[in-house]
Amino acid sequence: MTTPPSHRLRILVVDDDRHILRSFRLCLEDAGHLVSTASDIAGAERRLAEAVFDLCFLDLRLGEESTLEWLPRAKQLAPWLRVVMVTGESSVPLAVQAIQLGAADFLVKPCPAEVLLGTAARHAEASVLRRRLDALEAGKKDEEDPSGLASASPAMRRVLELAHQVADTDASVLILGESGTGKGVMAKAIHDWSHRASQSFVTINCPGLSSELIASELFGHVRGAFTGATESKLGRVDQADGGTLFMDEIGDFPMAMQPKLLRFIQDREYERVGDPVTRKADVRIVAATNRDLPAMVAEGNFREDLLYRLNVITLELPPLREHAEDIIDLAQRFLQRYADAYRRPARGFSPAAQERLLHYEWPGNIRELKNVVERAAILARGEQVGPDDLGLGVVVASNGDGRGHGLRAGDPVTCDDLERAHIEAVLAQSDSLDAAARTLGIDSSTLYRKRKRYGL
Ligand SMILES: Nc1ncnc2c1ncn2[C@@H]1O[C@H](COP(=O)(O)OP(=O)(O)OP(=O)(O)O)[C@@H](O)[C@H]1O
Repeated sequence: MTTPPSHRLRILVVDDDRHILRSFRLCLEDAGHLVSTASDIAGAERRLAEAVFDLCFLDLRLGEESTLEWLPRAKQLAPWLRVVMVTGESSVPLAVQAIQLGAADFLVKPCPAEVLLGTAARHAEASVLRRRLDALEAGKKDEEDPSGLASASPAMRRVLELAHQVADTDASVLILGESGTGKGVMAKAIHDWSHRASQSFVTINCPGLSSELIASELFGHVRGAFTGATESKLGRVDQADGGTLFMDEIGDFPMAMQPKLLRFIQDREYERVGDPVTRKADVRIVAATNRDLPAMVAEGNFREDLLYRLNVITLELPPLREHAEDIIDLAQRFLQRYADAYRRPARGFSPAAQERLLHYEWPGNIRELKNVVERAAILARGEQVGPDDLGLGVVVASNGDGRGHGLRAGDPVTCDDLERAHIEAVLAQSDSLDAAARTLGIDSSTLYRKRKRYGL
């Protein structure tokens, strides 16, 4: 039985019988799984401290000792671990009790290879689903197919070619570009083009996270590490083990945590918050920012050594106005998607609408184009989107740069339109995102979300 890479598990086998340990190991490793073994509880705890396991085959009896009492402790050390109790014929009622205590399954000895592998395969399926869910919760949003990155612009094509070249290495990649230029989409494409494609792609959004929070988000924490840590939790590096970690807005990564990140990138070593055990994770780092990192280094707000670790390869995404060749194609793709999703009749853009799309500056880049087209798909009454459906006509030079939407309280527009225009105007007048957030009376992570939502 062969195992697809995405269904490869890290398995811990705990048994006091050397022959069983050996036969389980051979059989599971043959199928492509990574196997560690332990012959007693102390050994099992050491293994659990060293690495993240997906599955544990646990003998119900180790010598005279029953492992039932240890089960809650194992779940506490690794709440994500699926434990399969392995038992002799006579102990089936105990195995049932084990299920009540949190075991995921049980096997009765002797375990023929097909039964063992079948059990592993079933739990691999569940574990892959779990990882996908975690990755989704970790902020993976409406994902783009990387083939959608195809471009008619020479500038964009050069970036794509370099991205293809580096994708299959483990080199760290730093993606630069204005907000909304597709840095997240590019990061996912690099993952999809790499040998890590069958493993997880995990995102961590750095803005608005304090040093304490980012340590726990990134590296995980153990129960009781701080007030409110009622359960041990895996960090993003654990979730991304074998795959890619995308660090969005790396320019906002807190200075106090930068030495720990540097160490992780250099040695792939880290500790969970509240736990002295040093762990390792095999993670490829892709980072992105719209900030000027060398300037931040010069101002003492970003470590130079970290910058050099991150920018082994730098990809610079051009703003949309510099690859205007792609505007109509992108708009057409978005229109098709949203018209289908909302069951609307629009199928294309009138010549006047195309003109307007081509002559707009797109300060919010592809994200703004996507939002504008989504709105147009909903508003257009016929098969063709007209210039007025784009909502770009309301743009007047309210703040001197032609970007403000010039809306006033009381205008016949939605609250969202007004909020978007207000945030855009405040951002244009503020020196930093933090200053803009203070003026708006919201915290920077809320501002970050709103900017994304409105394509600013
Ligand atoms: N080539 C593309 N094809 C289709 N959609 C795209 C493309 N590039 C970006 N998008 C869409 O535009 C939006 C913004 O993309 P993304 O989040 O990757 O930009 P970003 O540069 O990371 O922005 P920010 O700096 O604000 O995080 C997303 O909804 C994404 O799906």
